[in-house]
Parts: sequence; C-alpha cells; structure tokens
Amino acid sequence: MSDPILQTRGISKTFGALKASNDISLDLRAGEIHALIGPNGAGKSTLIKQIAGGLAPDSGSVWLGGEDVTALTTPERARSGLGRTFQISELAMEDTVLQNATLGALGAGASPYSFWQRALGRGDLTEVARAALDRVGLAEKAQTRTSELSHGERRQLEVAVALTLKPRAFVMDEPMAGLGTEGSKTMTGFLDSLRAEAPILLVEHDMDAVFALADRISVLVYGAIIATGTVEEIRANADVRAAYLGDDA
Ligand SMILES: Nc1ncnc2c1ncn2[C@@H]1O[C@H](COP(=O)(O)OP(=O)(O)OP(=O)(O)O)[C@@H](O)[C@H]1O
Repeated sequence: MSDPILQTRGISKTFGALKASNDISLDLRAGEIHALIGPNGAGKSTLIKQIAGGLAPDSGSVWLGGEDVTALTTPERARSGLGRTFQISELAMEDTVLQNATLGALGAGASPYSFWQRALGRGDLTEVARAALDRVGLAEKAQTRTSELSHGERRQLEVAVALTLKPRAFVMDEPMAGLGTEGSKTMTGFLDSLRAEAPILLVEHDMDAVFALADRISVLVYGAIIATGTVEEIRANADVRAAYLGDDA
C-alpha cells in the first residue's frame, strides 16, 4: 500500500464542553477519493478547517507527504501542495474568470519577490491559469465577469483556482452543494477524472455522488470516526446504518 499523501494523526478539538473532533486519524492515498460523511453537526467542517489550516487542533497533527504541516498557515499549506476548494465568497465577483484563476496562481509564489515579479504580468502565470480553466471546462468563459457565472460554473472556478497551485492533495467541502441534478453530474464526472492528478478528501452530503465516487468512506458521528471502508463495507456496516444511513441506504 502506498504511503499516505495526506494524514491526520489523533486530531482533537473541543468547543467548551463539546468534543467536535475526537482523536481523528485518517489518511488519503494516491489516486483515491476518500469521502467523509456524517450527520449535520458531526464535525466535518471543523475537521476540514484543521486540515486546511484555518483552525488549530488542541492536540494531534496534520501531515502532507512526509511533512508535519500542523504549525503552517493556510497559505503555507497551500504552497506545500494542499489544494482546497474555496468558498464562493472568496472569489472576486467583479473580476473576470481569468483574473480569479490568475490570483489563485499567484499564491504559488513562495516569496514576496516572486509575488511582485508575477504580479507584474508574467505570461506563464496566465498560462497556468488558462490551463486550469481549460481543465475544468471554463476556457471559453475566461473573460466573463465572475458574477455572471452560474452557481455550478462558480464551483468549477473554485476548483480551477485550487488547481493553479498544482496540489498534491485536494480537500473539498461540499462541492455539489446547490448544483442540481445536471450540475452534480458534471461535477461528479470531473472529480472522477481529477483523482488521478491528486487524491481528494471529499466532504459531501449528496450520497449519490459519494457512492458513485468514493474509493473509501469514513463516517463521522459526534466528532469521532465510527467506520472507514469501501462503499460496500459502509453500506453493510450495522453501526453506520444505526447511526446515520438508515435502513434504506
Ligand atoms: N467556532 C465554534 N465554536 C463553537 N462551536 C462550534 C464552532 N464551530 C463548530 N462548532 C460546533 O461543533 C460541532 C460540529 O460542527 P461542524 O460544522 O464541524 O459540523 P458538520 O459536520 O460540518 O455539520 P454540517 O454537515 O451541518 O455542515 C457543531 O455542534 C457546531 O455547533
């Protein structure tokens, strides 16, 4: 079995009396989509924030490749190769699609010097941005104002922004949210092809998408992982059915 690309080791986080993350260890391996599911309030977003860098765990660590990134900021983790789909509010709505993708690519520059050098219009940056837009199917919308995109296209743009950093692993928080049937189908097909470039830790409520895409599923209930396994194993797991999926899964 290959070494994990992304890993949490014993992550715990409490908010007052609430244990939002309870000793969570999970890993993401090359080529896979690992879905994280669980009821509302189970602690999925809290875990994702600790992996991406927005929230410090009380204990435990986050590893990217062989590197302990627990002390790194979100931008530092991004530059180390952790791609995260941005919340929609992080897109600049008045800017064009290409400008948003280019701004994302700027984040790849490690030093202030390269930041300014790149900001002054280096062509390769635009090339990286255009390639990412092409990859998600937005090449023809490069000059469109972001506010004019459909909801689904904005989601695609978020993935393009993450792609510009050439991530080693992706963390995605509900990429299907609000997409509707057709949009979900498009995004499902896209994520399916994306896993070969970089594995994806996927938080998603759309169970059709999860069952279609996941190589493995981890189930989070009350801040703890109660099971990890293949789609078949999770569907058949008695604890999971009782706690979450119900009998019609
Ligand atoms: N900053 C915070 N302060 C206090 N409590 C918090 C904070 N962030 C999250 N919580 C609580 O932690 C628990 C887990 O929340 P979280 O948002 O991680 O769950 P979730 O699984 O992502 O839920 P959903 O599926 O509804 O998005 C909830 O009870 C929530 O109210």
